[in-house]
Amino acid sequence: MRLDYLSIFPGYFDVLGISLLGKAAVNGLVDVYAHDLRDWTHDRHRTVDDTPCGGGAGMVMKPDPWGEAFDEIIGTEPDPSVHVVFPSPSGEPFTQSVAHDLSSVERIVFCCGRYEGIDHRVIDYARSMWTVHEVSLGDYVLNGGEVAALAITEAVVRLVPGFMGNPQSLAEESFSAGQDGLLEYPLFTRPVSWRGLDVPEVLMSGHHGRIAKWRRDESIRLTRERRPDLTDSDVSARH
Ligand SMILES: OB(O)c1ccc2cc[nH]c2c1
Repeated sequence: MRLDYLSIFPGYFDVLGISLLGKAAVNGLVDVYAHDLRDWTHDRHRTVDDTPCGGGAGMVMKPDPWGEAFDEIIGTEPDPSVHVVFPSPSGEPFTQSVAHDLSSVERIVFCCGRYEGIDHRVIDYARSMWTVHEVSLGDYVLNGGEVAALAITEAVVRLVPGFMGNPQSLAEESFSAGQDGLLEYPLFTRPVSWRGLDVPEVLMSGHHGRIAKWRRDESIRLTRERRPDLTDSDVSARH
């Protein structure tokens, strides 16, 4: 998997050389390339923004640098196998399902906006050429797309076959298919008693059936309490 990042702050992506993502890069599972969008400007100030057409506060990212960067980094021919991700507060929700879908693609290009955002024609052009995902991490606004791109990267790369030492752990996580999309049950380890707080007895019983039921019940309870939006009537009935 090749990952490209287009940003006016490419240094954000130095962190991808650390920990598991660094290991994946070393193992050849992922190749990471960060690009400074200003390298595709031609004026002395390396300008990437301008005032919004129609007025309004702030500045908008000009389309020209993006188009020239696309030409050089991706190419000038349409290729739906290239996935271009625009993190955006107005994007579709980024979910574990989207992460799973992206974990099987060969190439992802992250376009990290700043200021008030990117001229919309850049997104429209990208849609005419590649497979585009405008995605939001949640109902809050960051100062740019870089942190979102890092979060999406981690969510996606950890699902790439061969990345995780023990792929079984993925099956039991929140939102995983193995959990029916429910939240993960509470986790415990030794010591059995800690500051007057004990591990639930059932988990020390060695009775696998009872343990499995306790974990399922806890997942259902937590999901109903914290994320009723994840439990539809059918799921509730089944649970
Ligand atoms: O919250 B976000 O994911 C996000 C993404 C891109 C831009 C560009 C300017 N502000 C942004 C915020």
